Amino acid sequence: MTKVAIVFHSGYGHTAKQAEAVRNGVARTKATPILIPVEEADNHWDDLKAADAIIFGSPTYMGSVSGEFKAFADKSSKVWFEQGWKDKIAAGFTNSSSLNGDKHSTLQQLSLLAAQHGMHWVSLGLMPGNNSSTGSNEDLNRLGASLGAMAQSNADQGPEHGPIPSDLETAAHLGERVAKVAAQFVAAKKQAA
Ligand SMILES: Cc1cc2nc3c(=O)[nH]c(=O)nc-3n(C[C@H](O)[C@H](O)[C@H](O)COP(=O)(O)O)c2cc1C
Repeated sequence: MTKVAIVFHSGYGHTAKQAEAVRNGVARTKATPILIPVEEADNHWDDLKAADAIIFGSPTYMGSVSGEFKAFADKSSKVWFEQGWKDKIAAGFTNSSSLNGDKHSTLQQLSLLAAQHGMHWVSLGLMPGNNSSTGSNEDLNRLGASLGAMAQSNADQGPEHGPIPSDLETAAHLGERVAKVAAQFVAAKKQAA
């Protein structure tokens, strides 16, 4: 059974909603998802070691991953010393209040974390939405990302209002895509062994 871990931080619940959508996307496949808030990561290092894929998620705070996510990334240096996540599949997602909000910087940081661990980064794999006269906010990938899944949540509203359904479906797409890639990778490794 392919295992996909989703390790994320969320200060106020919006990115947690995006993380749940990623999990729902993984669950559309035969893979087993496990959702890990960074605050609980210390209880889950074995789950992360056992995962075939790890999807990293953080809100964008000050044009960057949140401090809490960075603390988790720094703790993962123990795994890095042993290259314990080498050749796992990786991907990432972020949410912030501005449409742009410098979210790309966060996805770059997540992909660099994966690269430091020797992981294989999976892109979003969706054409940009909402970029033509017939486009709308209901389009998949309405924020036009390619490195990972982006979502936007209004600064003055709680997670019951955002991210909006198209951003959640974009997140689910990422989860499903990663689970499928991980399953292919696991099967190829078995065949080669
Ligand atoms: C400390 C802090 C810094 C923030 N910096 C940004 C930013 O750089 N860009 C942006 O678009 N939103 C920024 N925001 C807004 C959050 O990204 C937004 O409220 C997001 O939905 C929070 O997600 P969460 O509920 O999962 O914590 C910031 C919020 C906080 C608390």
